[in-house]
Amino acid sequence: MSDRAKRRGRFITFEGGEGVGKSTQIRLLEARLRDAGLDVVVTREPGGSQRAEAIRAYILGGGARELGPMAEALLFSAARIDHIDSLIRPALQAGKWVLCDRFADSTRAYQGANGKLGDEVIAALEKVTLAGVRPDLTLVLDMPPAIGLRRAAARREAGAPADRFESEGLGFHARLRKAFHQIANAEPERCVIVNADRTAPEVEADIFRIIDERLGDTVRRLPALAR
Ligand SMILES: Nc1ncnc2c1ncn2[C@@H]1O[C@H](COP(=O)(O)OP(=O)(O)OP(=O)(O)O)[C@@H](O)[C@H]1O
Ligand SMILES: Cc1cn([C@H]2C[C@H](O)[C@@H](COP(=O)(O)O)O2)c(=O)[nH]c1=O
Repeated sequence: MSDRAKRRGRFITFEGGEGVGKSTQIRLLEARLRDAGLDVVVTREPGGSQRAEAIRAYILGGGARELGPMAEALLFSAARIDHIDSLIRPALQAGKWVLCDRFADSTRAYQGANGKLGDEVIAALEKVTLAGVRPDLTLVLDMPPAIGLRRAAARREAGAPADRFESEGLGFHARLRKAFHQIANAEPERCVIVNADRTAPEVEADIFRIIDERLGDTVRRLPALAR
């Protein structure tokens, strides 16, 4: 039996550039799904397990920058393996809904497209890292990068430096946006691009509509999500 067939939960990932509102929208969706009686796990990448959080601190602190995109991709993948094994797969097999702030598409966009690793390297990495665990739905939150970067900067504590990727130039973030568009357009059955340059309640409403459309059979049984 395939990994997908064995598990009963749903795996939803949120992707996009810096400051586009992924964490905000995950919190809103989590509340709605919990109100509907679902068992929800919220997690993030890099991170989500103790070992993966340690790798996160190292990468986002800039420790791996000089090693280059290949080594960074391997570190993100190592973190992902532990995250999947210790948290994501067990949660899905227990019937939980897993909402994850970034996943493998971020490696495709940040290290693959921007770091020029190439499709074959990324596909090989995904094969060994994901071991069949793939999102049921990926919401790509989209907005002009200058707006997201402004929001991310405003969110930082006064005086705190930008992290490893936030501190890259606007050209880097424009290429990221293009890469996320290409990912979503190549897999329309999994990915939906959401215009995130709107108020949080407007984005939230759009996301509920998409969940209803895409995971309809499950959602229609949930009164709090019915409209
Ligand atoms: N629709 C919105 N309009 C205006 N501000 C927003 C909106 N959504 C979120 N924000 C604010 O923008 C900032 C970034 O939002 P959030 O942390 O949710 O983004 P993110 O995509 O998770 O960011 P990152 O990837 O950089 O961690 C926060 O201060 C948040 O309160
Ligand atoms: C999973 C993943 C993440 N990144 C980058 C993207 C962001 O700049 C940071 C994570 O920070 P956030 O505030 O939690 O969004 O890491 C990456 O380059 N590759 C990846 O696979």
